[in-house]
Amino acid sequence: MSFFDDLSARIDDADSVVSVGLDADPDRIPEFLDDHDLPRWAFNRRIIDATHEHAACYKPNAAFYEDADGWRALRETVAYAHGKGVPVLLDAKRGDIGNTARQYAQVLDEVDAITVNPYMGGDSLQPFLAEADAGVFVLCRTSNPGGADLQDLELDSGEPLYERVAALADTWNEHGNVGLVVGATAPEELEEIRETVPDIPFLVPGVGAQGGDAEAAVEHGLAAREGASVDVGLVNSSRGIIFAGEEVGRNTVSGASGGRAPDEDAYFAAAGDAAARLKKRLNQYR
Ligand SMILES: O=c1ccn([C@@H]2O[C@H](COP(=O)(O)O)[C@@H](O)[C@H]2O)c(=O)[nH]1
Repeated sequence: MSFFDDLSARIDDADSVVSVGLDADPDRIPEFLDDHDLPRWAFNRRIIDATHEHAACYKPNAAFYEDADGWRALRETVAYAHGKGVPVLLDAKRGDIGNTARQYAQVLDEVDAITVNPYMGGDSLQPFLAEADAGVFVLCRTSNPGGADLQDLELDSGEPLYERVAALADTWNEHGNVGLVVGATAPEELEEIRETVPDIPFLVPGVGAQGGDAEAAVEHGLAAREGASVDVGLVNSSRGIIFAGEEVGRNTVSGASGGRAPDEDAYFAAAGDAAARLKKRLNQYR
C-alpha cells in the first residue's frame, strides 16, 4: 500500500490530521528519565502512549537523533509507532548528488515518508521519488522567518521560486507519492501554492510554538485524492505537544525519598491533552 493510501486510512481512523513532531531534545527530556538506557526512546514511548489515538502520523526530526544512542532511540520509536498503527515521516530534509542520495534513500526501508530539499534539483531527489510506496515531502515554502530569503525570489517568469518548486514537484509526482512542505506561518503562500497544485497533500509545520495559522493550514493543506474517503494532508506540532507537560511538571508531588519528584503521569497526560486539543481545533476547519 502507498504512503498516501495508508495515511488517508489513518486520518479516517483517528479522525485527525495531526502530525505529532517527535523532536526529542535531550536538553528538555524530563530528569525523571535520566536513568534510562535511552532517555529519548523512553520519552518517545510515553509520548506515543499518550498521543497515538490523536496522531495521523509521527514526525521525528532527524536532527534530534544523529548520534549513536539517537539512532537506536529512533529505531525503537519507529517500531513502537508502527505497533500502534501510526505511520512515521522522518523530517530529514535530504538532498544530495545521486550517488549519495541513493544511500540516504535507504532509510525509506524503515520509515514511511521523508522530507527532502529540492535545492540540488530533480536528480538529487530521484532515489526517494523512485520508492513508489514512500511519501516524499519536498520543501516548498518553509515556516521560518528566513524562508522568504530565497524561496520568495521572483524568477524571470515573474513567479516566485516556491511556485516553481511546486510546479516541478507536480512533474516529479509520477508515482503519486509527492507531498509539499508549506509553513502555516505563510498563509497567503499556502493558498497560492494550493491553486498551483490542487492534488498534492501538504505537510504544514508551524502551528503551535511558531504561532502559524491553523485554519489556513487545514483549508489549504489538505487535498482530495482519488479513492480516499477523506482529504489528505498533515498539520504538525512538535514542541507544543511533546513538551506540554513542562507546565504541569512544575507542579510536583512528594517523592518516596521525601524529596520532590515530578508527577510523571501528569507530565505525559498533558501531551495527550495538547494533541487532543489540536485535533479538535483542526477538525473545526475540515
Ligand atoms: O518549514 C518547516 C519545515 C520543517 N519544520 C520542522 O517542523 C517542526 C516544527 O516544530 P515546532 O516545535 O512545532 O515548531 C520542527 O521539527 C521543524 O524542524 C518547520 O518547523 N518548518
